[in-house]
Amino acid sequence: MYIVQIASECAPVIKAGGLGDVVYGLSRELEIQGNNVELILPMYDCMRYDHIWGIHDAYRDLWVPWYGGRIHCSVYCGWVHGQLCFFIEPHSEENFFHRGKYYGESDDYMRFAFFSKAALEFLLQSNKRPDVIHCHDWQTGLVPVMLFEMYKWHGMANQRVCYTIHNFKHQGVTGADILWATGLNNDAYYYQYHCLRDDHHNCLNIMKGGINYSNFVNTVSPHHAWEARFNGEGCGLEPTLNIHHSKFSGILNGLDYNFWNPEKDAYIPHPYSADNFAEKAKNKKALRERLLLSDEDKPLVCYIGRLDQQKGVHLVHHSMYYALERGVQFVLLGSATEPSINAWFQHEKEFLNNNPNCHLELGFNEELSHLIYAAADIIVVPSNYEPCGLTQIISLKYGTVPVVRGVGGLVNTVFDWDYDDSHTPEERNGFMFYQTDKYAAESALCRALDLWDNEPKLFQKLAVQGMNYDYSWTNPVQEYLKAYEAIRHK
Ligand SMILES: Nc1ncnc2c1ncn2[C@@H]1O[C@H](COP(=O)(O)OP(=O)(O)O[C@H]2O[C@H](CO)[C@@H](O)[C@H](O)[C@H]2O)[C@@H](O)[C@H]1O
Repeated sequence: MYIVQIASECAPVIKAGGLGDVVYGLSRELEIQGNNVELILPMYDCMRYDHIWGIHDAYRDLWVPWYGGRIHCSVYCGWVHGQLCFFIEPHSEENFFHRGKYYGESDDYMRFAFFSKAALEFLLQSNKRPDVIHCHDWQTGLVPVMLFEMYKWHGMANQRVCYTIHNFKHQGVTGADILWATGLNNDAYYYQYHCLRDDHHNCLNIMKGGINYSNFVNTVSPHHAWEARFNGEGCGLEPTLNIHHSKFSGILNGLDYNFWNPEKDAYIPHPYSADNFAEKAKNKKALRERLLLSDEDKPLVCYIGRLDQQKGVHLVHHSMYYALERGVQFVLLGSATEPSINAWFQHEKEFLNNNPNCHLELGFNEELSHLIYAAADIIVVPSNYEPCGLTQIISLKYGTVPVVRGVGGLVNTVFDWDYDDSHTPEERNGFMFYQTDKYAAESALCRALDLWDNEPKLFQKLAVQGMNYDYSWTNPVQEYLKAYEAIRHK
């Protein structure tokens, strides 16, 4: 099958979070299983050019209609760790992708509306006719809208769209400008509920358009698909999901075990596997040296992820102080886009600066994240909501025991050591709590640390059980292929 993914991220060249990991990992596995996969991405100034091989001109003069005129674009092509990618670079005053960051600009809706339009225009003009176009999140939600309202009439009638929602919180709620810019124009038409009109405000909702127009829609775990429809996690899109329930499902994310694998991870000094688990401790020593932490016989707890309300920052903060109170070490790697959260953690960083048991690294650092996954004994993932969650899946692979809140994909991947009676003791792999208060998080972390203190052999057994889980892309890709096949013949 010929599949084109249109996305705003692809790891490791463009990665702000888990979306990048998924776009790359899914594409690779689809190719390995015999499909032809191409990616279309924005050409950001700040992406990791060192991860692109053989970049060259692919399409020199792509003219993209925009408002009444056209914007001239160049399209480059290169390989990101074996995966063929096309990068679109617009040449206009707006400098859409020359902002030094991927997101968080006041004109984000316009930037990604333009990207969606340019991606379709590139497919049209270069005569690419994929069986399936796979789009992700609000940034590319206009692709199916434009495909079925405009491009279908210009020779793209046979293309079908799979739309994956990684985060319902950000939907792209905006005004009519995107219609005038993209040439959809007819605002009276698109302001109808079955098109783009938001269910709660007099606005357009790009994600809602993505759901309405796509042939297949999914979120990234079965439990979150249920939560989105029935438990308030659809962030206002519940009515739309209910109307379209027959084309909506949850497919659990996989992990690219070529990239995330302690046996051959280039970013960790001491490779290890379940069979030589003792080597993991050397990475802990290496991390302690790097971060100037004291090297004593005590557990190391970590948090890796965006510092955001979604991730339960107050519980991350509490876990850190609880760990320090118990005399264990805590390492945090995270970045915040919200200024108040950023200021809060900057303050904590300064306050804890000379503490030999704690290190806060504020910023995005792919290489360091690998070393922390390899070094830590425990990771905390106390999310308020979590469509899938990759940090617990990565941690399991690295023998780092997850302590998680029982929401979204965390419920589908972590099974409590003490209480999960739907799994045998040999199948359990972490600790779980449910409430959002600090005592709940503390009690689960306490159970994990008690096991480390009192039953070190059992703690190691639990960590190794986690390593033996298979959360690779092999199974999820079969589910995507089934979905692609089903829509392809419609
Ligand atoms: N400061 C930092 N430095 C280095 N690496 C960092 C980092 N902060 C985060 N990362 C990395 O980014 C990824 C984050 O994965 P998450 O599952 O937490 O994704 P996120 O919430 O962004 O995305 C959304 O999409 C994904 C993918 O579908 C869903 O799993 C998730 O639930 C949903 O919220 C991991 O690879 C992690 O190691």
